[in-house]
Amino acid sequence: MDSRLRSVGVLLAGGVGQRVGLGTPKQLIEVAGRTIIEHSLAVFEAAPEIDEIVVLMTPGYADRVREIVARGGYRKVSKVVEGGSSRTESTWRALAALGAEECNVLLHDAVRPLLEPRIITECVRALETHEAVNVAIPSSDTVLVATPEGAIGEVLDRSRLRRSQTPQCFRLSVIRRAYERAMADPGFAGLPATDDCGVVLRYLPEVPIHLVQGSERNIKVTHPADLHIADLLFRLPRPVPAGDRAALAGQVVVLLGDGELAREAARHGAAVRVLTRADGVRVEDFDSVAKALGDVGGADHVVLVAGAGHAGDLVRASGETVADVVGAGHLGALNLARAARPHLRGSLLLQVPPGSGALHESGAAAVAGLTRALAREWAADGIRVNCLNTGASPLVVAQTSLDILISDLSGQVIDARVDGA
Ligand SMILES: Nc1ccn([C@@H]2O[C@H](COP(=O)(O)OP(=O)(O)OP(=O)(O)O)[C@@H](O)[C@H]2O)c(=O)n1
Ligand SMILES: C[C@](O)(CO)[C@H](O)COP(=O)(O)O
Repeated sequence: MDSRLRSVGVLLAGGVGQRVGLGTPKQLIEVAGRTIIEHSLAVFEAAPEIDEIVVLMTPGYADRVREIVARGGYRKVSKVVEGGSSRTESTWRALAALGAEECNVLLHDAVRPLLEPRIITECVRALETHEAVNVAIPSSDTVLVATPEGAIGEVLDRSRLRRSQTPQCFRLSVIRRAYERAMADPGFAGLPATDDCGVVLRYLPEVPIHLVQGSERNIKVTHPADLHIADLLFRLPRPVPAGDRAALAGQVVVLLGDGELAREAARHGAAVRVLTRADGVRVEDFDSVAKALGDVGGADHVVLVAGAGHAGDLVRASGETVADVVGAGHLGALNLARAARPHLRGSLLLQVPPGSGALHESGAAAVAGLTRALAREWAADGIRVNCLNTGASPLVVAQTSLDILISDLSGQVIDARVDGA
């Protein structure tokens, strides 16, 4: 029998987003192609340590969340409950919705959409030996206490200061006991806690709260500028994990273009099919690509292999050069994506050739945008899409490509030169 305690992720999304000021709860604003709450939902849904998710949503918006849950197939969500008039009131309602059985509760601000899976793993592990766990990072600013007159009263010892994040995690019986005491305290409403650890610290001071290392990425979208910062953080390339390339053994890998990647994939046991101009396959011609992929049948991975690339002045480039560069790059990527989709089981990788100048840059930006949009559109079917800016040695590009194919990355624009992967 599994003696492990059940772990419930509680997404606190009951706020109105007054400081963002858009007249709609900020958790419903789209950032990097998804609502903020859906990013948070997806992290908890994908975390193997999480058994169940409960969402506390702003009154009047619960059905919007139910739609997001149904459309995205978030199977771990058991309840969408209306939140209260303050964060602590929403937590209190979540605790009421959780039933009698002991479990781990991970209370997370839904507006921290960049939570890393590593933090959930470490929190649940810490709950094996601690009844209360918080996530925090050191402060890089000096923090001071102001006087009521607006002068500096005290400069705090920065080496001891931490910035509190979420999830804040507890044994259900512990956080419930703390909240029962808080709700019975007539003074609580006049001096509310700004987080759940504050409630435990005040009402159960004997319970030590263990700290897990948070992350600078795990920002709380609070002010309008945070929407832009979150969007940029989502776009930062994630490192390509070095996986076990033996996982490619027996997988069908279709390459639009020959080279080192074909040899490396075959060396790791993939069933490689190379389609080239010599076979009459021209990426700028949709019909030729669709026919060739149809003849192959199903594919685990399809890769647009980058050609030589272009560097130079747009104005001086001939019409033929422009057509070649756009045809092999942007149009080729569009054609390949359209043609590959019905046959694809695993992932699409779009390599971008090295180069510089307006012609090259505009094509590379178009393929990057295509990658992000396709990754979102195809995610529901479990198909991943990534882009690799080449420019490193052919062997490094080939090996990085294989690592991307076997990873769980999607929507990533990876720069082989910067990542050194
Ligand atoms: N009554 C509330 C208030 C806040 N929250 C949630 O607690 C998290 C952190 O709160 P905050 O950033 O303050 O969100 P808002 O209250 O929406 O923001 P504001 O104070 O600007 O209105 C958010 O995910 C928010 O939805 C909640 O569940 N219930
Ligand atoms: C819980 C919290 O995110 C920890 O930093 C923070 O206290 C929430 O504050 P807010 O004013 O409700 O955003």
